[in-house]
Amino acid sequence: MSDEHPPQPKAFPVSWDQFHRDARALAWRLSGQGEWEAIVCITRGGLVPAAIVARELGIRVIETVGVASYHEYKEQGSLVVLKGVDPKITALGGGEGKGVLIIDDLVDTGSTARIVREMLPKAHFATVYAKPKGRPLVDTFITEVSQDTWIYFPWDMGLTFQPPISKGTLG
Ligand SMILES: O=P(O)(O)OC[C@H]1O[C@H](OP(=O)(O)OP(=O)(O)O)[C@H](O)[C@@H]1O
Ligand SMILES: Nc1nc2[nH]cnc2c(=O)[nH]1
Ligand SMILES: [Mg+2]
Repeated sequence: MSDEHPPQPKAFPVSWDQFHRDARALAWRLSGQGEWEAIVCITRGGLVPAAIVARELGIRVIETVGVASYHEYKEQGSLVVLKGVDPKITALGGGEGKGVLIIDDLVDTGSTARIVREMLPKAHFATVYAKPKGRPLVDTFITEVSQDTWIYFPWDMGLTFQPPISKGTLG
């Protein structure tokens, strides 16, 4: 979590099963909305839903775009594009990305989505989860969570011992 994403009071942990179901639901929703020539996934979180959507929709041209918080590399603040989109993909749809599907795991403040949308203004932007601030940036998503919720993805988690309820601090 960064300054832009201060600690959130609510937690929304997502298991692999649930993520697979939600990503597949996203593919179902997208399947009724057109034909896609290529997927551009936003690394790293977009890699997993992109694989699932690509499998379901039979899309075999997959490109990545890498965006990271600048503070991970230097100072706090804005986002930095670590890897842009291949010009062959940018050229699709007359250079504006029509027919391209952009995939990410979630949209939160919308900062990442805004940068990638500028690269491919006519592409369709899809995420599995969306928070209210970022929602206007997304064309299709599956589940909305509140702005004060932090989503925990299965690739960031591991199995840990849970103390019995009777030994816990609550109750
Ligand atoms: O709407 P925003 O406020 O921009 O936040 C959303 C972005 O944040 C997360 O990626 P992160 O930059 O943490 O990198 P990662 O995908 O490599 O985990 C997430 O995967 C989205 O790409
Ligand atoms: N894992 C995770 N990364 C994020 N990046 C921005 N918001 C979130 C979130 O809720 N969960
Ligand atoms: Mg990401």
